[in-house]
Amino acid sequence: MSDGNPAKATWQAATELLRDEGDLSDSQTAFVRMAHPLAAVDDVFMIAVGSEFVKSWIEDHVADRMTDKVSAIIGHSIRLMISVDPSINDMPNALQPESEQQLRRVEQPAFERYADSAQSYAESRPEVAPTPNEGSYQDPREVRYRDSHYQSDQPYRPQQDRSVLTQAGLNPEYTFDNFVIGDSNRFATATSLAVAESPGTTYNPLFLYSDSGMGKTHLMHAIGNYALNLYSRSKIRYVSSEEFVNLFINSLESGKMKEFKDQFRSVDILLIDDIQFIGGKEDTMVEFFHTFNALTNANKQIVITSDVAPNLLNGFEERMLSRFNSGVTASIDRPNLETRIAILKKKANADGIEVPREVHEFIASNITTNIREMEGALRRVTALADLTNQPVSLSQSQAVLKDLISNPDTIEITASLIMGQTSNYFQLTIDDLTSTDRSRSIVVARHIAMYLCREMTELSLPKIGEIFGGRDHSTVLTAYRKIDKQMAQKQTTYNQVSELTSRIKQAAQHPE
Ligand SMILES: Nc1ncnc2c1ncn2[C@@H]1O[C@H](COP(=O)(O)OP(=O)(O)OP(=O)(O)O)[C@@H](O)[C@H]1O
Repeated sequence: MSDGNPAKATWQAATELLRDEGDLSDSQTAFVRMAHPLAAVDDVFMIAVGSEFVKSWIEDHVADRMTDKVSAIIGHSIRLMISVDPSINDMPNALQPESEQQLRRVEQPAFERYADSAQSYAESRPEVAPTPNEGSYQDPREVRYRDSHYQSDQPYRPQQDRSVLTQAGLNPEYTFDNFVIGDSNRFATATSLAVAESPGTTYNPLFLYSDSGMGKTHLMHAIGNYALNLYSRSKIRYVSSEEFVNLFINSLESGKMKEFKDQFRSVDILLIDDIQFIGGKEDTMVEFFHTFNALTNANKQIVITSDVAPNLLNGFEERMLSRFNSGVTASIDRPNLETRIAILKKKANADGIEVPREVHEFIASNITTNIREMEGALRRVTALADLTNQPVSLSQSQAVLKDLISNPDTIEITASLIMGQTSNYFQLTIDDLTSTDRSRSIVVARHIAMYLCREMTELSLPKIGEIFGGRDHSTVLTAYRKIDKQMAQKQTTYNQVSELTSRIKQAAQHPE
């Protein structure tokens, strides 16, 4: 099966050959299949995986054999380049128990990197209001007053050490300094900064929402990092909603509810990401409601993110939605071309890599819907230049991003094109896709078509829902996340989506 990416076919063929020859065990094959072959350029064969763990595993166990086999298939020797793209979820459930311990071992250095960069961040950033190190978090107005009277020869020392960061769950790489401000996020950034400077006083709760990959999580961590520098003893906690749910369930099961309540009700700033995941989980929601009330009653700051505005959240009680609306709500829109280019420039500068403007423009004008994807493309381009020891160039970037970026001027991908191709591929009708039929094969096809509409068009979630028989946006989002996850876990889903992507692009380029 060809999907327009010859590297993928080569990688698959090499895997199957080695497996048939008995040179790859089942578990080795599973790891090899987690790789996403990206491109073959000259003698470099690029693959991407989702974590350092999988990268190290492949390098240590199978890279040599795969390199030889791929070289044999291509007809000249290649060098295997493995890049890590965190947006790839590459850990199949089946492998998790076996690798958990190893995973923990390899995660430690990653954290050390965080701590290191926290240190350099702390050393390099301009001094913010100096904070005497006695006492814990106090009313910011008091701190400001005290700061303005603070006389000391002691230099300001941010308190970001490893244990503080671990406890807070903060990623020091996400700061206000490296967040590019444009029209799309100006209000969200301003309110975030205000919250970081004076938590618990003005905008409480702060509710940030946007489509995926627009910078909500970045802003949340920036708030935490900034506040931690400003109020060195304050207790800050970043948590994803999934983690909150899991911790809640574990505490229930292990009879440790008091510890659970204490850890969240004793913080000065609670940053809770992707709140939509809590929707419909009754017990967790009630617990969150009480946590929310306890914190706001004590003038502690809460920052919430979501993929939709509060009034569009599903599965939440009215009393919760009105609490979410009681502070400030800020949306982040899709950044315009100028902002996208500025973001790419900032990322490249931070990595100390020279990237010509036309490459920034090429990426930013072709990847418009998700900044995470844009960053992934930049990473690919710079990794190749790094490996080949050549400067980044437009022609090499075009070659290496061929599977991501087709010629946009000639392509118009619409929902009906996607639905037509998908129903054809699964031997169904478009009516099947929009129907309420829950039979397995139809549900799979419907989910994949919704996933592709989100990936390949600029349609909003509600609009996609409307096109698929009047479904609501959360149904579309659930389908999208399901397929996204399955692609990393099931070869069949990966193949189906890749094949369809290629067919849709081809059909768009050569309309009948
Ligand atoms: N304005 C910006 N300036 C610099 N980097 C940005 C900006 N906006 C987004 N990014 C980067 O884009 C990537 C994705 O952002 P982030 O994870 O914060 O998105 P998100 O809105 O939380 O997505 P999701 O809803 O999928 O969780 C991050 O690496 C982030 O640093």
